[in-house]
Amino acid sequence: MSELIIAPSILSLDYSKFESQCDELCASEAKWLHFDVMDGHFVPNLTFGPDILKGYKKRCPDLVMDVHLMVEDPTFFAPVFIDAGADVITFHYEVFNDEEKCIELARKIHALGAKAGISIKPKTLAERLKNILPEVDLVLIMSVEPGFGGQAFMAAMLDKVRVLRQQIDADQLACVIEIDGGIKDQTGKLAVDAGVDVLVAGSYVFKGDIKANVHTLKCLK
Ligand SMILES: O=C(CO)[C@@H](O)[C@H](O)COP(=O)(O)O
Ligand SMILES: [Co+2]
Repeated sequence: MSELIIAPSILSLDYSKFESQCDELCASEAKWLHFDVMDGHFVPNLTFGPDILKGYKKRCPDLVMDVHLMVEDPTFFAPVFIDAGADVITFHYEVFNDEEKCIELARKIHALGAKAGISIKPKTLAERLKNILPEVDLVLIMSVEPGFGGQAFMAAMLDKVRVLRQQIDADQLACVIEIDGGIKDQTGKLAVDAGVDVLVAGSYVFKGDIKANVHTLKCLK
């Protein structure tokens, strides 16, 4: 049984307490740091650029930098964030709506030395990813509409996790399943039972005792 990975989303970090919250994050059982990049076009919100990622890379050197690109032009931004220290670059299927173009970008990300992930929004069917899965290291199921932290978990997304788990196991693919949006203790348990490998959690982790909250999620498997 593989280890459950917890990826706290620093979208919900309290930036008036940056130092202490980073210290708590580094002292927790989190192995990944989830870095949400929003361009104000693909989603109606703006977040962090590559210089902020460089700062996190220095501040939290032991964490895997898991970059979630919610941008209209991931082909342009993927190399920018890889240069800044991204270990995993996940882009959205909906930007292209075309499997060949998704595969082309995944290969470009690999050629630049990073891992590649593909994400789908709640209205996109998991079946669209069938031929992309063998080309990526990670599939990210959005369990809220992308753009903001603190939204309610959409339980219907668990069916997508089950479909993908089945294909990944049957075809013995080296692709992990990550879920993002509304993850806390109860919803995290549902996701783990459905077959998720990586839990992203923003508001649940950062609104309270970071170390204890990460530990609670980590114990769900
Ligand atoms: O990508 C996104 C939002 O678009 C996420 O990574 C959020 O940051 C998750 O926040 P919570 O739902 O866990 O508060
Ligand atoms: Co995210």
